[in-house]
This record gives sequence, C-alpha cells and structure tokens, in this order.
Amino acid sequence: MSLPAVATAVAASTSLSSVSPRRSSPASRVPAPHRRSLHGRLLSSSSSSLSPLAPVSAVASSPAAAGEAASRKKLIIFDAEEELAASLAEHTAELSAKFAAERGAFTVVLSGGSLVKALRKLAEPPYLEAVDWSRWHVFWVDERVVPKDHADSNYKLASDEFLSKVPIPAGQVYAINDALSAEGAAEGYETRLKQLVKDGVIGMSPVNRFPKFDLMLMGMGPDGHVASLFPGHPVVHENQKWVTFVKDSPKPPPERITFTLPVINSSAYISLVVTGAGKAGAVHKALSEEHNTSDLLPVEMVSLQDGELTWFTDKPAVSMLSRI
Ligand SMILES: O=C(O)[C@H](O)[C@@H](O)[C@H](O)[C@H](O)COP(=O)(O)O
Repeated sequence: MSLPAVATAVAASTSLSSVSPRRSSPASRVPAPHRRSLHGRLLSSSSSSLSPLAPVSAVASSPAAAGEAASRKKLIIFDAEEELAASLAEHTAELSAKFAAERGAFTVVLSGGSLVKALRKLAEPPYLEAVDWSRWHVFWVDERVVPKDHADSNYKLASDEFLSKVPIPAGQVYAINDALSAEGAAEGYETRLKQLVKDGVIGMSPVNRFPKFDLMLMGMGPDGHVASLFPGHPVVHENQKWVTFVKDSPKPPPERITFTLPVINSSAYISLVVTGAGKAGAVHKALSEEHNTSDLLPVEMVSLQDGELTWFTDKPAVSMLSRI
C-alpha cells in the first residue's frame, strides 16, 4: 500500500489530543518545501495509555506546540523504511529548531542498534545545511563498556554512521570514559550529566529533579528492552541514580551502562524506532489495552511525565495489533 504524502492520520476517539492541522515550529530553519506532514499512518493519544484497539475516528495533529503539558503518545506506521527515515529526520530537525530557539541548545540522546541507520537522512540535504548543528549536545542512553574504537561500541556506531557526517562540535559529543569499569563509567557519566545540568546545557525536570533531555532517539529489542534495561533485571527498578550499569546483559556484550527509567521518563520527546516482525510480540504487549503490572516489559514502563512519545514503526512490527 502506498500512502499519500499527507499522512492518513487517525486517533483514538476517547483520548484525542487535538484535531488541528499539523503545526511546524515557527523557529524551524528547515526550508518550507521540506516541512512535509509525517508520512505513514498516525495514531495519537493524550492519555497515559495508548490504545490502538479503541475505535478510530479523527484526523490527528502531529507534534504539539512548545509548552504544552501532559504526556502524549503517537504511533506512526510506515510502508517503507525510506519513509520512516525521512519522517524521523523531519521530526528531529523540527525539534532541533524548536529547542535551539527556546533554550539555545538541543540535547539529543542516542541508543545503539538499528536506530542509528534510521538517522541517515539527517546527514543529507536539506537537513545537513538547514539544521543548526552547533546547538546539538549528544549523549547515549546506553553504552557497551568497550573501547570507543571497538566494533561493539555505540559511540563508534554513531560516529561512523552519523556523527562523522554532521558538524556537531566535538566537545558536545559526550561519550563514556572507556578506560573505566562499568561502575566507574556509569558514575563518571552521571557526574558529567550533573555538571551539564548545573551549566544549563541539560534541562532539569521541575517535578522530580531528574535531567530533562530534549529528545531521546531509541530502539527496542525483541524482548521489549529499551536502553540496557532488560526484562526482569533489577536495574529496571532503579529510581535514584541517573545512570547505572549491568554486567550480565542478555544481549552481548554483557557490560553496559544505561540511563535509568526516571531519566528516560523525564524526557521532553522520545522517538522510539521499532521495525520488523521480530518486534511484533513486544509491540503488541506494549500497545495493547491490558497491562499486567506485575509483568511489565521495560518498554511498557516508558511513560513520559510531560512529553511526547512517538513510535516510528512499520507494518511487520505492528502485525499483531488487531485494530489499527
Ligand atoms: O546498545 C544497545 O544494544 C541498544 O542501545 C539497545 O537498546 C538497542 O537499541 C535495542 O536492542 C534495539 O536494537 P535493534 O534496533 O538493533 O534491534
């Protein structure tokens, strides 16, 4: 199926946040012809639980304006990975312009995995020229505790595939200290974040005093893990630290550092990029109406206090959802 350039957008009728046309950030530096509507099928909800099984009935807007409170969730389903990558680039560029105008800085957090390849269009025209890369500050939501030039390093992956292609000042790319143990690297990264909050580079959630990153770009594993928060692992319940570590990750390599859930949930925006049939079971569990609270996947625990979570998916990933 090929969808029109203007997205077919549907929203859960009981929890529709808005039916106004999509607004672009007034501060956007992206040339107008490139400010297209999001491709794909969009389901939007302002409630705390996204409900794709609810009746759908209205055309919904895309990202809300600055300052709009409350948690919003959206699900966009793309026909093709090219469309997903184009939409992800557009959404990210608009947020870059918004936060650069509002705060003079744009704090972006990356995961590893397939997410990084999905960012490739940001390093191409028009975004390569239009985005104000000097405002970007780049962090990792999780990192493997390996040398920075190791094939398993998330820093290396992002550098090779994305960061080396865009002019972000080197001093604004915050890798972990790869000379330290997992404990030391996690502690060191948290100390660095605290300093950057003091310096005003990273925002602070007024609600819980956790750091408030502008945008987290993350993938999800087939088991429903996000960052290096794996199902059943005790670090999923860490609620004091900003950054912690695991030494027994079920996904290799075993030693990793990871942001904790309160930090993830304090973000202003999250783009969760989830594609492929291998993720369908976890997507179904995360987006179905029934949530067994004793058995939540880490991805089900991603719940923004005051922000917008957008799922960028494809049809195989949502193939187990029955009514969308
Ligand atoms: O370092 C990591 O392993 C990641 O940060 C991890 O959380 C990843 O994002 C997911 O496993 C999804 O990866 P894929 O998109 O490649 O499946």
